[in-house]
Amino acid sequence: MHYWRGVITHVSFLLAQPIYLAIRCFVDTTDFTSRSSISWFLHGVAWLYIVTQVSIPFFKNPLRRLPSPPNERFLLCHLNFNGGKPFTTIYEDIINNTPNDGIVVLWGPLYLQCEIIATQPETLMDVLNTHNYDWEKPKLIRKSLISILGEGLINVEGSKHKAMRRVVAPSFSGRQVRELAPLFCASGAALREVLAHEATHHHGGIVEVASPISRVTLDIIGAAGVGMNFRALEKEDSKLAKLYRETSQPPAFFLLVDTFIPKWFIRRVPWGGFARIMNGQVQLWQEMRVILQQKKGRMNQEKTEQHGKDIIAHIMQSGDFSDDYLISQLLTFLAAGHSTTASALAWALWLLSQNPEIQDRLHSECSTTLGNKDMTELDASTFDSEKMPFLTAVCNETLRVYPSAPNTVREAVVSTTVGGVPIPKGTTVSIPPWAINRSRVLWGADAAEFVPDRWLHGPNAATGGAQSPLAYATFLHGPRSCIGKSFALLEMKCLLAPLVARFRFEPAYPGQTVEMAGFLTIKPKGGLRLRVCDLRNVECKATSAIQETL
Ligand code: HEM
Repeated sequence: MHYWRGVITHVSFLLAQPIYLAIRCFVDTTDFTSRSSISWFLHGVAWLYIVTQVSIPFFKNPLRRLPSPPNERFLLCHLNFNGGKPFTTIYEDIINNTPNDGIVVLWGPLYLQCEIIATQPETLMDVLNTHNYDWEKPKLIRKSLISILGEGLINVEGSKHKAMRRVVAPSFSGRQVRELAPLFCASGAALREVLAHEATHHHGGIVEVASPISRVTLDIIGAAGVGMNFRALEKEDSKLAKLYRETSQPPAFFLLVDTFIPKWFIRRVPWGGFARIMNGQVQLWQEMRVILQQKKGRMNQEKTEQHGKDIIAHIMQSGDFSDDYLISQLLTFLAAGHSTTASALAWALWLLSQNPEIQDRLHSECSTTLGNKDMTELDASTFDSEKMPFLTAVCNETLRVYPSAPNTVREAVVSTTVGGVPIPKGTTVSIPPWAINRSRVLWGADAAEFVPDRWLHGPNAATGGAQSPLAYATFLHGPRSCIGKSFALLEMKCLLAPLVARFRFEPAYPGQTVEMAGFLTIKPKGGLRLRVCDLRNVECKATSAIQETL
C-alpha cells in the first residue's frame, strides 16, 4: 500500500506544475503568450529539479517495495506516526507488527527520504559486521558528542577507529577486567552500607535507589579509568562528580542547539544554562589535564604495578599518546560506562521487586555463595556463571528487556547491501537493541517478559533461547560492539549480589509503575523509589515471611 501511495505522490509532483500551467493558459489565453522567458525558465528549472532530485530517486530506490508499517499519515508518511509513545515502544511495535524479511522501511514526509530498520540476524550481521565500515554514525550526532568528549573511541570512524580500537582493546581484555573485581566488590560493599543506612533512616524503608547506584558506578569508572576517586557515593556534591554530571549529560535541547549553531554564537546567547554547560566543559577538560599530569608524574616516579591497573595507565604503557587523545578516551569511558551500568542495575532492582519468586531464588544463591565473606577478598571467579548461574541469568535477562542503550543509528557512507538488498549511499539504518531484544520472531511469544530461566535451560540456553547470538543486541556486535561488555557484566554482578544477599526489594506502594526517561541511555523517570528491607532486621524478616505465606 505504501508503495502505491508513494507512486501517487510522486506522479502528482510531476504533473502538478504542467497541469497548473495548462489551467492558467486555458483560463487566460493571453497569460500563455504574455509570460516572460524568465518565468518559463524558472518553471522549467523547478520541474527538472523535482524530476531529477525527488521523483527519479524515489522510482529508482531499491527500498521502495520493502515492507513498511501500515499506519502512515498521508503526506507525513511515517513521521512521528505513533504520536506521543516513547520511541523504544514505537520500534518494538514496528518490529513485532510488520511482517518482514529483515528490513523494515520508514518513509519521511512526501517520501522524500527513508530510514531502514535492521530486524533480523542476517541483516544485523551485514550492518554490524560484514559491511561494518560502510556505515558511520551520523555526522551531526558525532559533532555534538565530540564537543563534549573529544575524539574518543565512540566518536571516530574508519581507519582512525580501527587503529584506536587496537590500542584500547587490550585494556578491556578478560584478564584485565577480572583484575578489577576487588574494586567492583569493594564498591558493592560500600553501596550496601549506604542503602542499609538510608533504609533505616527513611520512613518505611522507602529509598530512592537510582541516585546512590549512579554515584557508585561513577566512582567505579573514575577508579578503574584513571585511578581517581570521585567520592560521589560519599558526597553527593563532590566537585568533580558535579562538574562531570552537568557537562556530560546536558539537556537534549542543548545538544540540539550545539549541533546546529556555532559555539561562538551559543556563548553570546543570554541564557545562563548555555554558558554554565560550556564553561563546565572547559573546566572538566582542565581538571582532566591536571589529573593526567599528576598520574604521569606518579607513574614516572614510582613505576609500581598499582599504576598499571587502571585503563588509562594501561593505554599509556602501550605507546606515546597526546594528552588530548588520553583525555578523550577517559571522558568516553566515563560517559559510556557510567550511566549504562547504573541504568542496568536500577532496572534489575525494579524487575526483582516486581518478581518476588525470582528475587527469592537469587537471594538464596547470593547469600549461600557470599555468606559472611568479606567482599574485598572475593575475586572474579566467585561470580562466574558456573558458580552463580542464576545471578548471571538475571543480569543477562535484565539487560535483554531493558538494554541501557535502546537505540542506535548509522548512515551509509558508500552504496552497500543489507540482506542482499542494494542500499543507496546516504541511507540511515536504525539498530534498536530494545526492539530486537523484544522481537517475538527472535525470542518467542514471551519476548517482552522477564524470564531469567531462558538463560538456564533448553538447547539454546547460552543465547537465552534465541536461535542466533545476534538476537541479543544489548552490546551490539562486530568491530563497533561495546568494548566494555565484560567490564559491565562483572561490575553488575559484583554490585547486585551483595545487595540481594542482604536486602529484599519491594515496590514502594501497591500497584507502583515506573516510566522510562532518557534518550541515549534509559533510566527510571524521576529516580526509582523502592522499599528496601534489610534482612538483618528482625522486623523486616517477619514482614517478608508474612508476604511469602500470603
Ligand atoms: C550495561 C552496560 C553497557 C551497555 C548496555 C553498553 C552498550 C553499548 C552499546 C550498545 C554500544 C554501541 C553504541 C553504538 O555504536 O552506537 C557501546 C559502545 C561502547 N561502549 Fe558500552 N555499554 C555498557 C557499558 C560500558 C562500559 C562499562 C564501558 C567502559 C568502561 C563502555 C564503553 C564503550 C565504548 C568505549 C564504546 C564504543 C566502542 C566503539 O565504538 O568501538 N560501555 N556500548
